[in-house]
Amino acid sequence: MRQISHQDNTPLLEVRDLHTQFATQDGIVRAVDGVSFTLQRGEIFGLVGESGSGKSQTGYSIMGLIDPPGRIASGSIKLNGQELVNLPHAGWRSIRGRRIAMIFQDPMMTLNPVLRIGTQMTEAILAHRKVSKEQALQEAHDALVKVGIPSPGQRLKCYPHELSGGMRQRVVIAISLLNKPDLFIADEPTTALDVTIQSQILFEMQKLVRETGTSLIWITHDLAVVAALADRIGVMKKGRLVEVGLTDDVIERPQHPYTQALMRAIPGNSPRGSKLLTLSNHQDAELPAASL
Ligand SMILES: Nc1ncnc2c1ncn2[C@@H]1O[C@H](COP(=O)(O)OP(=O)(O)OP(=O)(O)O)[C@@H](O)[C@H]1O
Repeated sequence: MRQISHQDNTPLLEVRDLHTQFATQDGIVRAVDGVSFTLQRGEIFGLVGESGSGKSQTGYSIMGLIDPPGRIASGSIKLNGQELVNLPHAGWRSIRGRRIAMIFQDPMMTLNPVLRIGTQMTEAILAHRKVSKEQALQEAHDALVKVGIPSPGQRLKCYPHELSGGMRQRVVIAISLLNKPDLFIADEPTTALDVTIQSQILFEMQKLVRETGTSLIWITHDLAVVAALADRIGVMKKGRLVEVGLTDDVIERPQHPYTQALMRAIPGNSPRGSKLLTLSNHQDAELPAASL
């Protein structure tokens, strides 16, 4: 397990007793029901649980993306000590995309189909920072290099539909890197990709987080994925965090019966061994462009 160096002891993110609810015809749905956890700078936190357990709504709550009929009923979300719950609309402009970036399962939720990649990337920079267009284009180019996209100059001229699914997701990750956020929230970003691409992106994301000191919340239903990636794991069930601990502890000594059941559901029942092997195989490998 990597040692995390802290600039100070204030957590980057502090979620306290968060309750996010939806008003439906059948009554109140408690999507997030009293969730508390903290995240240190540079830490990777894996949020795992079955479908409907409240993982995405936890991520959306942190991003300020809960809209009616949903609302944050109570609780606190602090980023660098700043309260985000009930933050006015204007306040979110400087946080979303700038200090917190979200990567969704479907890259087309982030990409605009009618704009070239280069235009979208430079616009993302210019929305937050006063730099020249040339400088923005150079930064966009560098970000594509960082996420392992071959021929970045050509890709900048492409429309999203001209790229493969794996490549599109890399572009989204590159966009999220542009403004050097403090926190990435990745919601099942590799689920739709084939296993090889998935493990390449996992490894590269881990590497980027280590290099930049950014924190990462990785949301997935797949315990094996977070076992390979995360420093700590939180397990959600029915809107609650039923177990939080260091990855090794959760994997080797799951305390909650639900976590034990998730472990038993993994084929071969050895998430760390299998996935880490897959990831480490990519560590020194040049990524073949054809596989992206
Ligand atoms: N707009 C909505 N109206 C009513 N209920 C909602 C709405 N959006 C989410 N929910 C409910 O909130 C709960 C948590 O959903 P959430 O999407 O966070 O689960 P999840 O763990 O991320 O699942 P998945 O892995 O399938 O995305 C679910 O019961 C869901 O039905």
